Amino acid sequence: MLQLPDSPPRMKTLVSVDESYNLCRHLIAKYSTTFYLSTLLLSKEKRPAIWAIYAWCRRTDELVDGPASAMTTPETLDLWEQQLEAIFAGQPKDNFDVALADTVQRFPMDIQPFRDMIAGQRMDLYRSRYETFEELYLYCYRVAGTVGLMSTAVMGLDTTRNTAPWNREQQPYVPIEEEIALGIAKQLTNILRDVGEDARRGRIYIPLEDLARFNYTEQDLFKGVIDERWRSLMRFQIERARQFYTKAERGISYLSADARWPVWAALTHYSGILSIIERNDYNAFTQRAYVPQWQKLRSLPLAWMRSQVF
Ligand SMILES: CC(C)=CCC/C(C)=C/CC/C(C)=C/CC/C(C)=C/[C@@H]1[C@@H](COP(=O)(O)OP(=O)(O)O)[C@]1(C)CC/C=C(\C)CC/C=C(\C)CCC=C(C)C
Ligand SMILES: Nc1ncnc2c1ncn2[C@@H]1O[C@H](COP(=O)(O)OP(=O)(O)OP(=O)(O)O)[C@@H](O)[C@H]1O
Ligand SMILES: [Mn+2]
Repeated sequence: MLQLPDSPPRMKTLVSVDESYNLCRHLIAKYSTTFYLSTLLLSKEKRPAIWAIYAWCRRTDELVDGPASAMTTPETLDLWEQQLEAIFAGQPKDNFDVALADTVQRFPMDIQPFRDMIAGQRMDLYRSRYETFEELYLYCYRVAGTVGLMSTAVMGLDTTRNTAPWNREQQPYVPIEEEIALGIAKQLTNILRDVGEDARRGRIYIPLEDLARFNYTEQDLFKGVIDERWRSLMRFQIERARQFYTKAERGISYLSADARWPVWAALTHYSGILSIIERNDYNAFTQRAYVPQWQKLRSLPLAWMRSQVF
């Protein structure tokens, strides 16, 4: 089980920075083959920093989703936020935080996306329905769009691509919307993939306005009814997720050259999940859509080509 915050905080000896990065590496390798594979394509300097960010995000999510989540209260998240402030102040409180404290020194970044992610996890404590896409979008921004902002601080931008040679005074284009779009796309994909699992926990992330639009009820969803109403609803959701992937694609060429391949690889893997859902005839209730490892590996050269061309 993941190491979560101690209470009350006490003085203790922490592991070295290298050991801490190693803990983060093991965590990402265990929890997400997709992300881990993508990070292996990054340069040696940037890779461990992404592991540190991943570890913090995963542990934040685990507070509300993990095995000990029944014990999580709003106060737990308040403490977690204080622990976050300490990381940014260079005073990590636990063995995983040591790496992130080092990362935020090496790659200066804004604390706000981290705070926003905690706010997103707070929503999971008290909400299990979203009326409109606008409401869902806010949740997706907080738990996933923020990851784009955090990661780009590490991956860096291509300043030569960003400014015209005849106008060096011009501010470089920062693809903030595209960074966020990739997180949104990935989160919308997660929601569609996990629809059955979430329903079993009494949760519905698909906006209720969309259910109504296709005449599909909450009861249908809890029963796992697959019919033309459900298929149309899913086609609509998949199309929306794809629009966010398309938006994200347009931003990748603004990233520093060595970060484009990993991001293309990650994007290709996640968007592949949508095609698997289609291939499963939209049965997201009893079949888990996943991209097999061989298919992920096979798509790497294509991702590389895209990173050179676009
Ligand atoms: C210009 C441009 C396109 C730049 C690229 C920006 C970029 C790298 C964006 C990455 C966006 C991204 C992949 C976001 C991840 C979103 C995610 C997985 C959110 C999950 C939330 C909760 O969902 P849920 O509870 O439904 O999920 P589980 O069933 O529990 O899995 C999260 C779990 C929140 C925590 C997020 C993470 C653990 C992922 C963190 C990932 C990284 C730091 C790696 C990003 C790096 C690369 C190389 C893609
Ligand atoms: N070969 C397989 N056979 C059965 N189930 C699998 C297989 N590969 C993956 N899975 C299931 O699909 C889930 C997602 O695995 P996958 O490697 O596609 O994505 P991930 O990157 O680990 O997860 P995420 O997309 O949530 O970050 C795994 O947790 C596992 O339960
Ligand atoms: Mn989760």
